[in-house]
Amino acid sequence: MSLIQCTNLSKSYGSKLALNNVSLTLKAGAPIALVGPNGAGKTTLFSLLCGYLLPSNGSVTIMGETPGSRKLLGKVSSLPQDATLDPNLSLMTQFILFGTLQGLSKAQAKSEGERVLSLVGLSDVTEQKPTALSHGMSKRASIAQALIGSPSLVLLDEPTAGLDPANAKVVRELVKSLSADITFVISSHNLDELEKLCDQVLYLDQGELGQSVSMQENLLDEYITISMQSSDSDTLIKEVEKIIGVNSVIPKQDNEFLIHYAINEIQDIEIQLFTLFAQHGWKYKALLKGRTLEDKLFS
Ligand SMILES: Nc1ncnc2c1ncn2[C@@H]1O[C@H](COP(=O)(O)OP(=O)(O)OP(=O)(O)O)[C@@H](O)[C@H]1O
Repeated sequence: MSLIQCTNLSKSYGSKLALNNVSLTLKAGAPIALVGPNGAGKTTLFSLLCGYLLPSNGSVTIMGETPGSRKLLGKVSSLPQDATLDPNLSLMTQFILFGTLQGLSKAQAKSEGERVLSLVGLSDVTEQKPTALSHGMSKRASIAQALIGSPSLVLLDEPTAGLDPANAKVVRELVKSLSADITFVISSHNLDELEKLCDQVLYLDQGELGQSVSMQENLLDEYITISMQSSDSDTLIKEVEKIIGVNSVIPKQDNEFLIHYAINEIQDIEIQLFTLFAQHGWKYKALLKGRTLEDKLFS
């Protein structure tokens, strides 16, 4: 059975069509990214998946059930974009409340609260109120709340927005470490981050589902993206184009170059590139098989 099934799903707010005839089938597994410009309909789609909103047209099911149904209690959870915890109650008091709302006893809810707060590295502050936490800690606490009850599907809307790099990394690693048991759907504007975390990327624009990109396809791609620390751009382009089988070298931003090559003609393009870099004394920062997500979506 599919995890998420949307069939001709539409949602209007008055005359504003926020989601237009979206059909998709998603299976449980690696994290899935949802990207799109501001106002594309990402939050609306999440709200429909959580059962906070009802479709104007079409249908949506999660594990065969209607979102919001009692059968999904504890199986689906979400971190809304602007999630906040009650400032007047300690984390543990709130987590016990959330656990009991899911049907746990008070003792079970307490131990569940301890488990999820420990997962996000907040075991030391369980008795603190949210007002005593930094922004990064608050975000982690909200993610912990979404993990109560070991859900199968967790929707994260901008989970690292506003976080410093260290806290963002903690969140990414947490998602990675839990993704064997939980399918995460992550909405974010940070394409680099999604590239590191997700296998599949859904692109929404003006309420319509555009392309779906699989990061796994990178391995079969006839592209290599190189990011250079130091090099002479013009010479690099000329020299790489001389490699037999290279079709084109396109300069991108920040000393990045997209190389398109005939995969049947070159077995060892990486070795040839490294040899070239060594000959010219050029230093590279990264070499990525395939295209970056930004390139796949926007070129
Ligand atoms: N409650 C509402 N009433 C009226 N219009 C709304 C409402 N919520 C969203 N919209 C409109 O629906 C469209 C989709 O909004 P939505 O918040 O789903 O987009 P989004 O992709 O999440 O945007 P962002 O990346 O900025 O968070 C936008 O044009 C928005 O203005």
